[in-house]
Amino acid sequence: MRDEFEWIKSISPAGYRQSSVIQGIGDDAALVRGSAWDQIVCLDTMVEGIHFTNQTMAPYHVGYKALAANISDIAAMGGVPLYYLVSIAIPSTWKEEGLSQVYKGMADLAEAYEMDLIGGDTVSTKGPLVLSVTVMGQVEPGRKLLRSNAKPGDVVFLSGTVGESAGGLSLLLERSVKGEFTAEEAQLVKAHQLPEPHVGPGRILAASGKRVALNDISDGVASEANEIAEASGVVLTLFHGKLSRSSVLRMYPEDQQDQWIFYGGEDYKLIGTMSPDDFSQAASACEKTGYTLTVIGEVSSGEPGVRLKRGSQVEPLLKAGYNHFHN
Ligand SMILES: Nc1ncnc2c1ncn2[C@@H]1O[C@H](COP(=O)(O)OP(=O)(O)O)[C@@H](O)[C@H]1O
Ligand SMILES: Cc1ncc(C[n+]2csc(CCOP(=O)(O)OP(=O)(O)O)c2C)c(N)n1
Ligand SMILES: [Mg+2]
Ligand SMILES: [Mg+2]
Ligand SMILES: [Mg+2]
Repeated sequence: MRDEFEWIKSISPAGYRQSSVIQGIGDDAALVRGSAWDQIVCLDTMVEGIHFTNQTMAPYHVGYKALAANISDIAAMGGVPLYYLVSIAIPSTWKEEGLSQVYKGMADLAEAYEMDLIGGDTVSTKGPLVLSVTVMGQVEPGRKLLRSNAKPGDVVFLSGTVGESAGGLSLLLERSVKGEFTAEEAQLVKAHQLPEPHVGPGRILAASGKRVALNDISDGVASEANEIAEASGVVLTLFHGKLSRSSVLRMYPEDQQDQWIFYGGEDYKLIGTMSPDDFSQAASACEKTGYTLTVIGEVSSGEPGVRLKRGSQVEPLLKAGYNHFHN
């Protein structure tokens, strides 16, 4: 690894896409011009051994996914992502080539969203690689797509399909990045390594100006649905047969699919609730841009929690899923 300052120079962009960047990398802090929109800020971290290993992700995927996970949190607020900052703790086992690939993964995704890298921090560590990304974004003033917005009578909806990322992880743990995969399996692996945050649907929901509860799926449908139920003080009932499953996922035994959908996580799709009166318009606007919103359940009053309905059978869907202290 060359000198720390040389390294920072090597990852500094030549220019900025957002004209609101007054000072990006190179001073004590970044300086960005404020706007009339409400500002959104979030931070998510990826740790080697916890979020990825060299069996499951190439360095490029690590960067791409760390930024994608954060963009997904902006999407869940209905926002437009604008800038990002990166903190990286580098163990001596990581070489410059791999680190450049991490940054390339972030840069490629940033380009797609016209985002700018405006700062960060670089340190060495005696532990594993740790990559923390902060994303700043914005949403039209007054729009609050909060987890606490759900009301009895709402429909529960999902953007896109779920469960593929966990399916991909399971294949990677079995065969590693170097393994051979069929075209169908490669789709699951891609969902795990290069997830696509659902900014488009989030923007449509925010632009609708309607009351929407929204959450992105990082820890699995069971966990995220429970977060909405708890924050809103309502019951979410999910219909087992309505959960959107891709044709590839449906090739696996149903128990396996359910495990990945409810408890897998890292799908980075959106789960939310809104009034049935407002749903059709939002769904058709999403459809026009290539995203499907599917009704997967309904909201009612009662002791806050999530239920799963299978035929006439109803069972509780507990807040299980990915949990950093119970894995
Ligand atoms: N160490 C921390 N210090 C302060 N706030 C935190 C910390 N960890 C998580 N949070 C906050 O707790 C909330 C839930 O975090 P998390 O479950 O990671 O959300 P998400 O799944 O959307 O990434 C967020 O508002 C987040 O900013
Ligand atoms: C090697 C490996 N083991 C397990 C997982 C599964 N996994 C790790 S973290 C995680 C949840 C998402 O990460 P988290 O830090 O909880 O994100 P947040 O909820 O804060 O967005 C999952 C499903 C993985 N991605 N890679
Ligand atoms: Mg988080
Ligand atoms: Mg998150
Ligand atoms: Mg989590």
